[in-house]
Amino acid sequence: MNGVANDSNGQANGVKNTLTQLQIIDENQHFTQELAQYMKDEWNLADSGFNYNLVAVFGSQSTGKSTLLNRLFGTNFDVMSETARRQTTKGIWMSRGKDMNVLIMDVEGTDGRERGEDQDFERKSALFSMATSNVIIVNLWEHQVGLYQGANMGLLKTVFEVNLQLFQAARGKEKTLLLFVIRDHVGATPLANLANTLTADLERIWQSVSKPEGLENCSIGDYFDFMFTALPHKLLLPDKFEEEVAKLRERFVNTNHKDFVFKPNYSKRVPADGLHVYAEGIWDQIMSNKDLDLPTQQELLAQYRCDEIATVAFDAFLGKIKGFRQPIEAGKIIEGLGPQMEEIRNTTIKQFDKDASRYHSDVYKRKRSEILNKANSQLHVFYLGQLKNLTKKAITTFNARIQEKLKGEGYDFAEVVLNARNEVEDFFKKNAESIVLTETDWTFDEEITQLREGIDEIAAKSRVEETKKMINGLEKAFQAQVNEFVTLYFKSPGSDMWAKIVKKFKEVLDKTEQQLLKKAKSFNSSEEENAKSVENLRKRSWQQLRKKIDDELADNMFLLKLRERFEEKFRYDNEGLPKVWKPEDDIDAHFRKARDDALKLIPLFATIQTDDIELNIPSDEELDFNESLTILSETRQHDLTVRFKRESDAFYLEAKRSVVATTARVPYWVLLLLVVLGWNEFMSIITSPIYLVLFSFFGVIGYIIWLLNLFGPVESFCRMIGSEILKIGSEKVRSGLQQGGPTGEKLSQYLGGESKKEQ
Ligand SMILES: Nc1nc2c(ncn2[C@@H]2O[C@H](COP(=O)(O)OP(=O)(O)OP(=O)(O)O)[C@@H](O)[C@H]2O)c(=O)[nH]1
Repeated sequence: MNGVANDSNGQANGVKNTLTQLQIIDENQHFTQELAQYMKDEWNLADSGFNYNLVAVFGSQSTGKSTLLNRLFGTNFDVMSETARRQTTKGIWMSRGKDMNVLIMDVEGTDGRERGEDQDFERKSALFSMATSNVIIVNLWEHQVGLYQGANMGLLKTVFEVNLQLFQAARGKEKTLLLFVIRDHVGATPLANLANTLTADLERIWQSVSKPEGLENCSIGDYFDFMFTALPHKLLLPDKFEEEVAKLRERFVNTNHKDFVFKPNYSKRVPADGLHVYAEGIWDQIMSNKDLDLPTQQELLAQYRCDEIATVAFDAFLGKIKGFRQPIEAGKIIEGLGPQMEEIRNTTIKQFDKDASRYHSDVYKRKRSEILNKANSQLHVFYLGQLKNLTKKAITTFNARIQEKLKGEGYDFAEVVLNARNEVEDFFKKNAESIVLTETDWTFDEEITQLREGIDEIAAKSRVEETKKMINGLEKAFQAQVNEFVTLYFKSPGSDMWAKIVKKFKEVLDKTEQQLLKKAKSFNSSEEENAKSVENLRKRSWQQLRKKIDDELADNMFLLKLRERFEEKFRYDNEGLPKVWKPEDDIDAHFRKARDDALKLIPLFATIQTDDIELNIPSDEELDFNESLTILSETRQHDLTVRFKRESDAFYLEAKRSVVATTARVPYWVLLLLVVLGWNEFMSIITSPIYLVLFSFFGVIGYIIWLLNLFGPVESFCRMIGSEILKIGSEKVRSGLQQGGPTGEKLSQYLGGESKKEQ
């Protein structure tokens, strides 16, 4: 029972991998755990899918079953030594046939001699063999044929019953071939006769088998095909025996043989890589005495194996997609992500299909869609990540395009936006489409909406900026014009001054408004936005006008205006020449008139007169239009009046003084009197040479001093001389007093007692 024995004819061990056998069910009815490993490593059949067959052998003990199998298939099953005559095969053994994809099961022989009358194992092994094998060899001696009561017939009855239990639903679809091998055929009775006898016996047994409900009339042919063959006595006619065995072998290997045994409908449809699971499952069911239902078993097998296959495939899948996570999370756009994902996923599905597609088709399909969904949902994360990154990139590109284009000149804003939008939407769609995998319902509608929202937001923002830029430009131009005409009209203030200003203002404003609306069109601004812009423009324009007026009418400027107006009237005559006041002029009247004229400017400038021209300047918190019409408040008017009056008073005084200056000359009679009274002195000077010389001398010196404007130095020189003289004088007097004398004494008395005390 060591599994590596040679057969009795000394056949050497063949190629190890193909000839090692395994006890799949031992004498204690335990199922082996090594079948998968044997399938893979010992027999090299694990990858053969459906491309293998299973043959089991039934028959009484010691009828040369193992011998036959070893000869037919090149196996190494244990063979009883020719002298012991004891049961050799215990449980069920399995081996691969030499040079063929056939698994052979050597089943413990019937008779129950060694197991007493316990036929339990017989039934179990029959069930197991029927559920797994395509072909069952029924091995029997020629002399057993026709012995209806013999052990074989009991076994066959069991086989039939078991078969009905297993395959009642699969009637006609899956059949099993019963190949009767009649051993020690002497030849006296031809094979055909033996076959007939056996067939008759089989029919009889079939009749005696109790059939399940609804199948009372089913025929044996619905479930079985039969073949009969005979072999000569192995010991008596060894050559003949070998020859016939070789012929029989042909039926197992030669697909073109007319009696080729492995017809497709004998297959139990269990892929080789699932045989271990299936066989063990069947055995478990048999052992636990549960109803053995093959379709359910096949389904269970399919579930188990498909899960196993899916796990392997999915693990490989996870390994391959690992690399996508990092770049996507870092915000990168992976080039060719779609094809890469498709390729990885399809390889995974293909790998799954390769092994799993052989299993129960419903289960396989279900599991396939499971693994597909699982793979898709893993990839969907990257899909969404890539979409997010694409959206981000598209928005950034859009922004960059707009900024770039708006830097230049002469662009149409709406066109710039449209072109940039089309460009990035195309980019997004193209890339998004390329990552939508087949067999998914992935969409990117939501992302496109998000992208559009992002684009709109940027477009709106730059539109606001552009509008602002444009309005600023218009306002600048507007301000320049306002400055010009306000200055101009203020230069000649008159009763129509405000009318002119307001009219001009309205004209420029209307023009600017039109320009604004024209430009706004290219921004695709809404009516509402346009109305708002126009309103703002009006308000800002009015504020600009007001500012210019305020600048022009600041206190000092305004006083200057008043003075100008006053001087115009008071200091210049009608021809614009400076006026020289004569004593006979009525300065007071002139002054009053000029001043009143100037003061009239104050009420004129105080309030803007719109002359009922509709300006439509909106009032709001920032600006009260009606209030803004007042330029000078009452207080300011009063203040200005006072200040101006004070200033104008100076002009009045100046005028008065200028009249006094012209009238303050020496009268002629005074000159005449001077000549008459000074005649004698004059005559004495010119008649006396000393006087004349002295007069001329001092006259010339005086003239030179006057000419050189040296009065100042001369004066200070004289003062100095004077004070020196005084000093010397007082020194003299002091010394005179010290020397005594009448005068000195008196003076000394007069000067006080100080000097006396000193003495
Ligand atoms: N008469 C005769 N004896 C044979 C033939 N083939 C084998 N034997 C002998 O029959 C005996 C039993 O052979 P096995 O091949 O072990 O028989 P088995 O049916 O496998 O036996 P168990 O496994 O114990 O049921 C051996 O001694 C063989 O030599 C044959 O064709 N004719």
